[in-house]
Amino acid sequence: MELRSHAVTRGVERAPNRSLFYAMGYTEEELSRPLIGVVSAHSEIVPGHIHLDKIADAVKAGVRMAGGTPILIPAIGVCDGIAMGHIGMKYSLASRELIADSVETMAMAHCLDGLVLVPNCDKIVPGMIMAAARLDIPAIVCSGGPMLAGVDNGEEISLSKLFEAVGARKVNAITDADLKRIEMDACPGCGSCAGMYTANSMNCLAEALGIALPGNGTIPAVMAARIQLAKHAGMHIMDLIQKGITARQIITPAAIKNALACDMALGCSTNSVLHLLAISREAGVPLDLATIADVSAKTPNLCHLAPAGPAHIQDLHAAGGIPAVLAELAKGGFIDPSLITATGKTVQENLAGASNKNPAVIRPIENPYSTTGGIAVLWGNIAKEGCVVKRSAVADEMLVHSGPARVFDSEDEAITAIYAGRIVSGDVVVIRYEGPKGGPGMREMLNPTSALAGMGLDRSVALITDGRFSGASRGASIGHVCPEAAAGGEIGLVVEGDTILIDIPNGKINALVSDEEFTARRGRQIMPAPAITSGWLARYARGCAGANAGAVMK
Ligand SMILES: CC(C)(O)[C@@H](O)C(=O)O
Ligand SMILES: [Mg+2]
Repeated sequence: MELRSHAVTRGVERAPNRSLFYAMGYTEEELSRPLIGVVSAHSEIVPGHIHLDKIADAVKAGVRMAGGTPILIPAIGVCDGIAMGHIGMKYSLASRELIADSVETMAMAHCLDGLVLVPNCDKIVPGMIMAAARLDIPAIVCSGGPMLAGVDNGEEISLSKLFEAVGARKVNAITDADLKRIEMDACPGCGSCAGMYTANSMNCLAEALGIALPGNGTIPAVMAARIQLAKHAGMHIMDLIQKGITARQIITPAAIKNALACDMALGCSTNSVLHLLAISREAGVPLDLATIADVSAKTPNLCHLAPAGPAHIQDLHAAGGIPAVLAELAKGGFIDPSLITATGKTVQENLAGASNKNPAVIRPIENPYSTTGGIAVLWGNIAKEGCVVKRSAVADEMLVHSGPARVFDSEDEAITAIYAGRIVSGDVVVIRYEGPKGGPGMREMLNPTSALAGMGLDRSVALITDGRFSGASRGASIGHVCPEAAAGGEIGLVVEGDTILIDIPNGKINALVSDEEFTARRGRQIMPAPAITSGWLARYARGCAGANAGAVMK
């Protein structure tokens, strides 16, 4: 069988190349087998990655069992929780591009035959899948798995509860001792933070896309089943190479639609919109916000996991995991079960035996939380190219809301005002110049949304931004406003006191401002200088295609 790696291992001319493998202890037998890159984001700065060395070792064991030669390759990864609330978060989304580019570089430079990608947290999962789609070689994602929920006073909690506790402390609703107790309880060990936040959203959607094996999204990081999953991933990559099944034969337009339907059913992080747009772009699959809105309008929402409800990923796993969710969607005709996946089998074949074991965690398709999906897309005169909201985490009374704009040119200004008690019931907080170009880096506004929730304002205050939100954000938090203020978007022309009208069920968001008034304001507008003007992030900002395109580098 002709292999990519023969370009570095076969022929007289490649004696030097082979010699460098021998220098590392590889044998001739190992060089005669398919070379499999095991791309591990193991590090000691991300709780979701602290154990990935064990996962990667298990993947390598599986590759060897199936007759391949595994080769460990490193990838970087940002911990969004540690980066949150300061300049660090400006680097998070942009790091996704670095990850995709570095995986591409390593796979192409060494002519690897296939990849098993070992991510876990927010930007590393999409970055690695983007690389697989771009390279179009056999690839499987095997994530590190979700963290268990913590237990605080008998209640299952996770990171969103702690971020909201900060807001509660600021208004003296809890004591320093309460906050310290929650701080020590919220994150009990390794894995991606335990709610349906961005990491778990993307790990579940990797499974729905078919690029990861069943169980990838929900088997807890600490379970032996995660090690077994990793070994099977190492074995299955050899099968995909044998059958010539490459990433784009899995990441097809129909598979993207399956992932979108699962996204809407699960109530995933709004970051999934950015990442599915970016993955689609790399796979050559056309996708836009209008298509996402169409899928949302007709796909029921079946899960309310933290922060939208009390259940965590371990509860989703116990209820049957993504196979159970996909089986419910298949019953209603909301997914295409005929598609090939990383198991080498179809979705339908993978779903054999899948069942919904807990209708309180996964609503049956006949009794959804809503007939529309967890993420809604809105358009209007301050978001002419769209914006998104995690509708499944918005209180009913906030689905339609109007109120006075409270305008801030950065997250930092807004959080200062919120903590100082200057935001009151009915207000619409508008945070701009936090987009991909303007921030730069499109920060997640978890601190402002958690402060509002912790202060009990999430049922009466809305927040709009050209930045984005964490998967742990809840409330009427409307993000990804396009065009962003720094690109001339009307969100940059909103002034204090403008009336903002939000209508999530009808997909509308407008300021009661005439076109003429906007034009007059544009003539007077003074845009703030971007906070970072040199280095990687400045380059990313200059080359970013904007949130509407998935915030990818052009
Ligand atoms: C810190 C979190 C929870 O990872 C957040 O960044 C997210 O996007 O979900
Ligand atoms: Mg995040």
